[in-house]
Amino acid sequence: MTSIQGATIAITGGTGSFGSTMVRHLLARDVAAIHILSRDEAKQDEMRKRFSDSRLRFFLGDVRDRESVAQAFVDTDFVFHAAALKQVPSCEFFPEQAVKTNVTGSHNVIEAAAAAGVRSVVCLSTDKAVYPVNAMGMSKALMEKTVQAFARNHPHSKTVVSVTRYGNVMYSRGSVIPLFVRQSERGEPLTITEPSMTRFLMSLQESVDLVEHAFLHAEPGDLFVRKAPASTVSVLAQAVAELMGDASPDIRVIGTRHGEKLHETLLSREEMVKATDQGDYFRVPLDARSLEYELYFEEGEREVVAVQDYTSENTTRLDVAGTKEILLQLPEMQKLVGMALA
Ligand SMILES: O=c1ccn([C@@H]2O[C@H](COP(=O)(O)OP(=O)(O)O[C@H]3O[C@H](CO)[C@@H](O)[C@H](O)[C@H]3O)[C@@H](O)[C@H]2O)c(=O)[nH]1
Repeated sequence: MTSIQGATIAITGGTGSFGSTMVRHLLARDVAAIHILSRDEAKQDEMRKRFSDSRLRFFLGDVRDRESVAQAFVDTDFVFHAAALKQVPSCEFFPEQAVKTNVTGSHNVIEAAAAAGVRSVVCLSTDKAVYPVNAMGMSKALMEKTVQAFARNHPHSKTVVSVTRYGNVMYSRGSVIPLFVRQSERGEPLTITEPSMTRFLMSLQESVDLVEHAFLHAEPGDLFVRKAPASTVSVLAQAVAELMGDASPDIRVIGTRHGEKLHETLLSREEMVKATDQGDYFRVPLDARSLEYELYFEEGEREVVAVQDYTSENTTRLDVAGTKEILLQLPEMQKLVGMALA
């Protein structure tokens, strides 16, 4: 087990919502220093003022630029790699940009961390990387492969690199929950893509807990997933509307967007076969088989047929009451509901 106390941690993409939540969490745990690597000086300045803590150090740079990554990793014990292009539509239009940031950038992060003697690197991935249908998911799938290849090719490295995968973070910037809230506040119809579409629901704090769990327990090339409930978008819309004081909202069905799946998968059944259950988490160890292909065909993997993918369709499904309950755990929702009651 690894300890975070007294450690120096670098966070790539550290000014985002994951970064801010992680920074708050780490500062409360007596870390020695936090290095924030990001591209946007204005966001860094805003964050510097907001936290006003001398343990925070800011590094301007880009994961595409290996030298800037190396600078941020000097004297660093751990790295949380959150920098990414993560919007599905923009990656659809500019897939080569997704490759540069999510694939080459991740490779730079891993190589720079290994060169700097970092002890552990956790790379953040997404459910959209499983059976990917869009460029964002495909580039994240390649990031995962980059992690696994590093672990396989460098069995004696001091640097443990692992992956966490999670689904939709509730209330994240640009996502559907704040959209439903805004529509409800303006008295507009709630726009639903496809009523039966399901998504995993996870809070930002839970994503931080998952990353911490990974870095405390990871062996090289491990993949960690947090178990999460899911709801359909129509249940989600109804739950948000009810919390906003509207029991029968107007709904407009707008149809599925480009690159969207009906259901998301957190673990494929091949991964489920190898997964160990760690309570709130699944851990999938690296497939350390060498490239002796005949072994695959002779041994086979018979259990695979009996096991199912872990999806937003077959996980714990929340109804409206259950969805309201988890929404009410979000500080943003608590504030809104408090205002609605006042
Ligand atoms: O007006 C809208 C917009 C979206 N949706 C639906 O709401 C769900 C969630 O949509 P959204 O919040 O936009 O999230 P996703 O498109 O699922 O992708 C998010 O979740 C991913 C993790 O799975 C992140 O990697 C992405 O950055 C993030 O945009 C989906 O089923 C959408 O079809 C609607 O019903 N109405």
